[in-house]
Amino acid sequence: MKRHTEELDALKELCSREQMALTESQYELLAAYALLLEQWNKKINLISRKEDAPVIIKHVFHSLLMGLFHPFSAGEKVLDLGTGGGLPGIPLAIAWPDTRFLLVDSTGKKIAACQAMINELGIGNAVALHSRVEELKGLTFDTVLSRQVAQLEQLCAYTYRFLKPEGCLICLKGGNLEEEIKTALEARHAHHGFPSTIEHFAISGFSPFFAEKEIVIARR
Ligand SMILES: C[S@@+](CC[C@H](N)C(=O)[O-])C[C@H]1O[C@@H](n2cnc3c(N)ncnc32)[C@H](O)[C@@H]1O
Repeated sequence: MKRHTEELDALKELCSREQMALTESQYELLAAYALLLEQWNKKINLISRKEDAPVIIKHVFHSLLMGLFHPFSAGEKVLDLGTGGGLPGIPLAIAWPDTRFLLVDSTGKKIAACQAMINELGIGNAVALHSRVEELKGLTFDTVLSRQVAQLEQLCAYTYRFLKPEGCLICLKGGNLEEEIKTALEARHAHHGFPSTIEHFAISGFSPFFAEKEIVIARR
């Protein structure tokens, strides 16, 4: 209980420093999700088991940072590609309750865990779907999100056919991205010209846990 309170306080401090306007009940839901994620992670492998940082910071706050670079809008349709245990989709769905999130993963037991957490937390704007992203048919999205799933070029290849004209792909990534970005831009002729631009932003300033991590935004 003490750990829960301390970690929740740490999250509140980080979020309010970035002027994220979250209510007390949203903070409670984010903390409850972090606890559920830890519990599920004992049964199936959803996140790293290294205890080098609190889950609520390393995974939940990390996911929320996407909203600082891309403020989501009401009715926006968002795909979380390769969501695993619901990252970044579940924290963002809690923070942006008027945006619609589809969480997709090719591993059935991860998606079952995701849907169980969504149900238990009562999140009405997120749905988990067991599918390979290549097999999604007849859907379009304003925004595609991805955290630690694949190389940028591969993500662009997955994404271009269901991204709306003004849409973008937003990724949380680590390491040196120059080569990965160059490769994705060079391959755009194979992906209907997507992306025309790629921006990337270091996020080490938000928390010491995010050294060498970046947010990458690829636009049509
Ligand atoms: C390293 S995990 C990251 C999970 C989560 N995004 C996170 O940050 O914790 C990568 C996930 O992508 C999923 N994945 C990989 N390729 C996929 C594809 N083509 N379609 C759907 N899911 C995929 C895997 O099953 C795995 O759960």
